[in-house]
Amino acid sequence: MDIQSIGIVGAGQMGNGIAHVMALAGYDVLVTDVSADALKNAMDTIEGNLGRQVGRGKVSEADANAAMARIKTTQTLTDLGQSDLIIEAATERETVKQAIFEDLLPHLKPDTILTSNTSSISITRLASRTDRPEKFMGFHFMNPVPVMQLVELIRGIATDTETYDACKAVVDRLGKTAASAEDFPAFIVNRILMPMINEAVYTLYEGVGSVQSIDSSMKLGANHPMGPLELADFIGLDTCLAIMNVLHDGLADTKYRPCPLLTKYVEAGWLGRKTDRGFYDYRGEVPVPTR
Ligand SMILES: CC(=O)CC(=O)SCCNC(=O)CCNC(=O)[C@H](O)C(C)(C)COP(=O)(O)OP(=O)(O)OC[C@H]1O[C@@H](n2cnc3c(N)ncnc32)[C@H](O)[C@@H]1OP(=O)(O)O
Ligand SMILES: NC(=O)C1=CN([C@@H]2O[C@H](COP(=O)(O)OP(=O)(O)OC[C@H]3O[C@@H](n4cnc5c(N)ncnc54)[C@H](OP(=O)(O)O)[C@@H]3O)[C@@H](O)[C@H]2O)C=CC1
Repeated sequence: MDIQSIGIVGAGQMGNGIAHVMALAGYDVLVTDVSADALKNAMDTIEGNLGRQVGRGKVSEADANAAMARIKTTQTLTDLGQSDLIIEAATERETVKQAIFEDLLPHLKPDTILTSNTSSISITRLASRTDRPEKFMGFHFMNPVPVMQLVELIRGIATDTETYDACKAVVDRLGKTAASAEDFPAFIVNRILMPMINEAVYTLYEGVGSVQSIDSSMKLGANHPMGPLELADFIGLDTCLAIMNVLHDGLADTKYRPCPLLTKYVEAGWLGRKTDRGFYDYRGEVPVPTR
């Protein structure tokens, strides 16, 4: 199937990054969100990130302007019905995602491919509640989308080869690299990355190190570009906790139990960068550790 138009559900940090790279690659993009503010912030963020790429000579001004012109927004989910490919990038909660697909289904073209950018939730289960499990798969970008090279492609039990190939062709056109992952909780990247982040939170919880010493240790001692707590704030602590819960429930192994301190931060609404406070407080000039 030849994909020309992309519908993106959710205009948060992932939705805006996906819109950015899709538009730069020449696709027509329609982004929807329940929040008008999120749509406005997404367009501002994309403009800012494209501007930075122009400033650094990575993208020409003409290409950046053309990309901006290809992105439209709507608060009406069903406007996405005419898109060739839908990428759902709303909050990491299964009931939210199910409701989105349920509302979209009656408005879709018969051959529209449905995908989710979920970090962890079963693709097979999401697909089974739609009318097209063979045309449903996981399309998992990494954050920040304009920078990270990888896209995990996850086939559900029923996904057909034509759908996989069409999504792989999109990843190729983006100039990114696809990794194929089987549909088990949190797939590949988060199966490995999130227990490390959770262990960093346990290391903090048990007083083995402070926020600063844990992050410095992993940056300087293991050459990670960001410390695990800084990275958790960057991803969003709600998303990190949701992924740990999917691992814990889906694999039924106590080694995946979320750290109570991670739960406490989420309960406080300290979700990381997106709420200006998490393991660091971002409200001042420089981030200040909160423990
Ligand atoms: C949770 C999930 O389901 C899966 C996930 O995504 S897990 C998270 C995966 N992501 C990571 O692990 C990110 C780890 N961190 C990094 O790789 C780096 O810190 C980073 C790329 C984010 C920033 O790199 P840095 O060297 O510290 O900063 P900086 O020099 O400012 O940025 C490097 C480049 O990225 C760009 N960039 C940085 N942040 C960006 C953003 N949010 N959006 C767009 N571009 C961005 C910069 O413009 C710069 O571009 P050029 O190379 O073209 O000049
Ligand atoms: N953060 C990361 O590093 C990564 C996240 N992901 C996945 O991408 C998805 C999005 O994550 P992320 O962008 O970080 O999350 P954000 O919280 O930044 O954004 C989610 C957006 O979805 C909106 N939303 C919630 N419900 C609906 C709905 N019913 N219809 C339309 N929009 C809705 C939210 O609006 P409101 O705020 O008003 O509720 C918010 O704007 C998740 O599945 C996550 O697991 C994948 C890779 C990396």
